[in-house]
Amino acid sequence: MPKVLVSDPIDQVGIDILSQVATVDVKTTLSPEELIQVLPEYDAIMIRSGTKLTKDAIEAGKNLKIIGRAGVGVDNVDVPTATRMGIVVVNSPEGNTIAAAEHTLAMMMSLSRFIPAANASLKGGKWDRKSFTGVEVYKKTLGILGLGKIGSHVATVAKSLGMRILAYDPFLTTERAEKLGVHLVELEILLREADYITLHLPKTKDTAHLINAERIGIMKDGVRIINCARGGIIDEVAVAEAIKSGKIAGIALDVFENEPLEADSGLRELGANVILTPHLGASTEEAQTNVAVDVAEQIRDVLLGLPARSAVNIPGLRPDVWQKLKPYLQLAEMLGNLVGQLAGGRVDNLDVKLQGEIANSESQPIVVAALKGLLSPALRERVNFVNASIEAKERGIRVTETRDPSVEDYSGSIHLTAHGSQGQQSVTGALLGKSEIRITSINEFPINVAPTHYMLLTLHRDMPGIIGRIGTLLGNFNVNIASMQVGRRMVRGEAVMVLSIDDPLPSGLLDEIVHIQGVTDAFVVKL
Ligand SMILES: NC(=O)c1ccc[n+]([C@@H]2O[C@H](COP(=O)([O-])OP(=O)(O)OC[C@H]3O[C@@H](n4cnc5c(N)ncnc54)[C@H](O)[C@@H]3O)[C@@H](O)[C@H]2O)c1
Ligand SMILES: O=C(O)CC[C@@H](O)C(=O)O
Repeated sequence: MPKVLVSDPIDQVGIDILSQVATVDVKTTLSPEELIQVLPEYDAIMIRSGTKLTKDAIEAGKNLKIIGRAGVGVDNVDVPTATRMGIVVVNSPEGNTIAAAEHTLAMMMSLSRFIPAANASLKGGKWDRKSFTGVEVYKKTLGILGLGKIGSHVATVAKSLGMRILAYDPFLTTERAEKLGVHLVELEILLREADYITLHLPKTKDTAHLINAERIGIMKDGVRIINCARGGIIDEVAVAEAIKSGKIAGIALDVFENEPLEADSGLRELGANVILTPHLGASTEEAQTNVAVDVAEQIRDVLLGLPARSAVNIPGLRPDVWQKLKPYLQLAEMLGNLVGQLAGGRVDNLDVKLQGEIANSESQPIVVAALKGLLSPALRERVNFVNASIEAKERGIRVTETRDPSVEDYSGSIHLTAHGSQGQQSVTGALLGKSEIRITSINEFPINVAPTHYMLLTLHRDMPGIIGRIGTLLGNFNVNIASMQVGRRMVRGEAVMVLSIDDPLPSGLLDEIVHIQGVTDAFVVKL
């Protein structure tokens, strides 16, 4: 029998499912060192947010076939290491949507009526009614940052409470928002107009400290803020200051930059208008049953040799098809991610062109992989090989597919064009040998670059001095350049430069690069 380790508290129903096909050990108090010691024994591990599956832990799991995250976020799993080792990582993208939305609404009401503090006061022996005069949410404006699954449910319920709803989500179409009865607006408008602001977006490089001192400054005096998404989207120091100054009337946090929240965190010292819960968004009986069933069934299936339905890193294809298509799926996903980041906002159309030898292959998995990559800057681990097409459809992204077997530059290549709110961007990629991925054009400028973690791309005029100026700027900010390539169609015409850089770009530097004379645009891409 295969062996499964359950290292966080999981609903019994999940353990019962696993026990149909495996010996299940429930060990929920392992230290990181103990985890590394026991992992080689196991074929699968099932976790919640408590267990950290680092590179070292995953590499220790020599027999692991699958990692199951009973929940959505896989921030606690080193997914690239798992992928490299051929370990499937699965999650439950929707099992706790309602739970997290209802926790958000409970937080909004508790903030408005001081319920936690009034309860503590009464239990402490007082009968104090004066200190707890609240406010109504009726006819107030709720600003939702991130109108995905949870944000949409919050919007639907809040509308029925008589609230006016504004949302900011640069990846969503106006039609989708209108269907929900929500006004899609720019971030600044939402910050200026909202009485309540609630966050429902993933933590990414763009959303880290999205709520900072500067943006709090734009908000209404007396705004109330709720974060049941991810710690670190809010700058905790800045909100604590704004609570003390009275700029923010209340804040409710379920998630924190460091979890568990430090015992001496300043947040714990704040008054009745600050409500803190220990990451309870998903903690309902129903959600825990949903995610346990969802993930345990997938672990069972994979242990039985069947595909997983909600894999974050590997699609549910027959093993022989997967082996054949794997390098092209990785190529398509990387290109989707790249073109999505270049598009930099809402994408309305994605053209997928299969060229050369893959023009005759089964195209559907390649298109899905491209969509997964395209949506991953916005949806992160919520998008997988199973839901990518549905997510794209719900977001109003139209996909067109063409094939051209006559293209012979490489044995097989994929060309993607994204048309969106900020214009059109295109990328091409191919395989070198059997599996080495190369980016072979950007906006039709020919290049030949291996994708790396951090890249800086510029569109500029091909004239002396520009590349030097960019290099000097990067040097001044201690950003190390690993490689550089320039692509152009004619001498002294338009050109593209791709720099692989070892470090993320310090904030503000991209702006300086865009302002160099002759540079028309610049992008930082994280792959
Ligand atoms: N507290 C909890 O226990 C708990 C439980 C479940 C989910 N979550 C978290 O809640 C958040 C939302 O989950 P979901 O299921 O609704 O996800 P989702 O993927 O359905 O929606 C996220 C939305 O955020 C939008 N988005 C991405 N980047 C953005 C940006 N820079 N600005 C504005 N919008 C942006 C996306 O377009 C998407 O519509 C996630 O961070 C998730 O990890 C927390
Ligand atoms: O309770 C948990 O496991 C965390 C839930 C939530 O943050 C998730 O990402 O699904």
